[in-house]
Amino acid sequence: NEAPSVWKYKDLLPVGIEPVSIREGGTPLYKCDRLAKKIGIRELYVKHEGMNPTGSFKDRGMTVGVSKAIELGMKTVACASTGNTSAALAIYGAKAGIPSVVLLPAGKVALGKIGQALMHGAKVIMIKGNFDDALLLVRELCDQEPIYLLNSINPYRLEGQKTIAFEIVDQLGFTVPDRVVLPVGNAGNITAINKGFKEFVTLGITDRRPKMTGIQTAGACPIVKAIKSGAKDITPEKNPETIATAIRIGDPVNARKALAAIRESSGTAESVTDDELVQAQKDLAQLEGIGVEPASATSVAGLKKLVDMGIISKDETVVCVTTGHLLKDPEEVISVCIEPVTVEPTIEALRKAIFS
Ligand SMILES: Cc1ncc(COP(=O)(O)O)c(/C=C/C(=O)C(=O)O)c1O
Repeated sequence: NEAPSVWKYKDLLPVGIEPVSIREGGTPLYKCDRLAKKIGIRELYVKHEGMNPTGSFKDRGMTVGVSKAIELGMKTVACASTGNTSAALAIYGAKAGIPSVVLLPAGKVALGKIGQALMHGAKVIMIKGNFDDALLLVRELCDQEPIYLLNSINPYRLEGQKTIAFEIVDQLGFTVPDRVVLPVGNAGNITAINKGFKEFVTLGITDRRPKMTGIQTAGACPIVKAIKSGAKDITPEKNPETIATAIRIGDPVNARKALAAIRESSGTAESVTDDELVQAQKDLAQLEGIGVEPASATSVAGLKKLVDMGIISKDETVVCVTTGHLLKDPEEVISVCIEPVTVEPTIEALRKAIFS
């Protein structure tokens, strides 16, 4: 009865060599009764992917993707990123001993993520544009050069991320939740998790799949608009804008796969405002001790909104996936929390600050 981790499921992963691994996966599935009570549902779990070695769920895709790069004899790996993918690629590249190149949207990446990419030795290039511009460029670069592209258009990334579903089933005692709610940016993760639940049904391990529910921010929600309008494909947004810079994406590369995942699982999609996601970030931290970066909190904010709208029943068992650690974006935290008090170094000043 091995503890959950990505490579516990190696028989379901397409890698034939000893993987490049830094003990990714096996993240906690917290039962959140206080938060469930505030939201008004019976049973809520939070799968905290911020507890991965690099602080986000990207580790799962990168351990498989970088292992595959080595297996294929690739010499260099690259990605465009809103930050977490670049942090994970730098770290797994360092572990694998191969150089990495990362393209980031200038001025729109959380400090923690830039720090990781830099310190772990990636070649960090800031693009004067947004993530979508950077993704187009890195795809052109990898078409022209013998460089292995590791954005989530690379299916090996999704293979690793599908293990989130396997672990949820494992951790719930081989039962399946009614619904999984998660943030959606480039739309790889919702696609991957849906695939994992489908594979367990195909293998006869489980007999049903959860409703996949994707949450975006009001300023960057092409998937939500397509789901609500019944459109076959998304209409790319030119100027996505949100405090949740991880999902500030206007033209998600996995859009069609994500629309299929939501529709075939009888799921849905909803958007939340930045204020709503900041409130959820505070609720997670202060009611449950779970520290997440802004994009991650959209899952809980979206759950609350869908319950309030009567779209999600109070009797559902729900898993919210929180995708990145609070420490990734300290600037946002300082900007949305009250100022710390600064006092003279005397007991009188201290008592006044605490008890007045
Ligand atoms: C914290 C956090 N939460 C949610 C998402 C959305 O996942 P996808 O819908 O699979 O894209 C991201 C995505 C980040 C990048 O796309 C990148 O790092 O380049 C994230 O960092």
